[in-house]
Amino acid sequence: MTILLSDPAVHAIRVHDNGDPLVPLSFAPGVLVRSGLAGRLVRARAALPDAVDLLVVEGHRSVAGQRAIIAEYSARLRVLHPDADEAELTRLYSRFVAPVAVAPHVAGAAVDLTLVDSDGAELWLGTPIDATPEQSGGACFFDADVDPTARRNRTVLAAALTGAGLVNYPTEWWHWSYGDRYWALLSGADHAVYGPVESTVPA
Ligand SMILES: C[C@@H](N)C(=O)N[C@H](C)C(=O)O
Repeated sequence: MTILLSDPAVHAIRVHDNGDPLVPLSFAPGVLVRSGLAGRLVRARAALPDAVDLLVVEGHRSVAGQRAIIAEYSARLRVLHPDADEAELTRLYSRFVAPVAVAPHVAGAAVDLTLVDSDGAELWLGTPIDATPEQSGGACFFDADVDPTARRNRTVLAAALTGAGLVNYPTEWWHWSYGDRYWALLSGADHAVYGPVESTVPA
């Protein structure tokens, strides 16, 4: 069963922030992540097959950025589910965007990424990055029934990233994290090592 980021079990995980700084990701201009995640992504990249690389499209996100995505997606969900109460809306939006308090991107602990070939062309993974459950008919879920090419590429992506210690958010094949509360819950770590952090680099 998929554990959503809105699940109380995620919020219950303690955070002992180890103070790793936000650093620029060497192979992704403009992307900041915690240094411990950056090192793991370098390892994951080295584990990929020849002529395949990672394309990281987002790392650290501000609280304001997280709130903006929640507001925009919640507005769309309210139209689709006019009878949903706030708890149900939070459950629904957390299939696509994390509640601020537990948001892995706000902790600098998550990346949204895909695979590219040696020319930099994106490989097919079944949906565009950031396709919502509604837009993709559920194909955004990592375990969705996608075509063989997308399945093969998802398997390649997962092997490299899990091998480097990251965990996937099962509703989004492109979202991977290390050190945040969701990572701690799935990996069995005693606590998260990354909590919310503000970037000192101007946006
Ligand atoms: C909005 C999407 N790109 C995303 O980042 N989702 C995850 C679950 C998040 O908000 O942490």
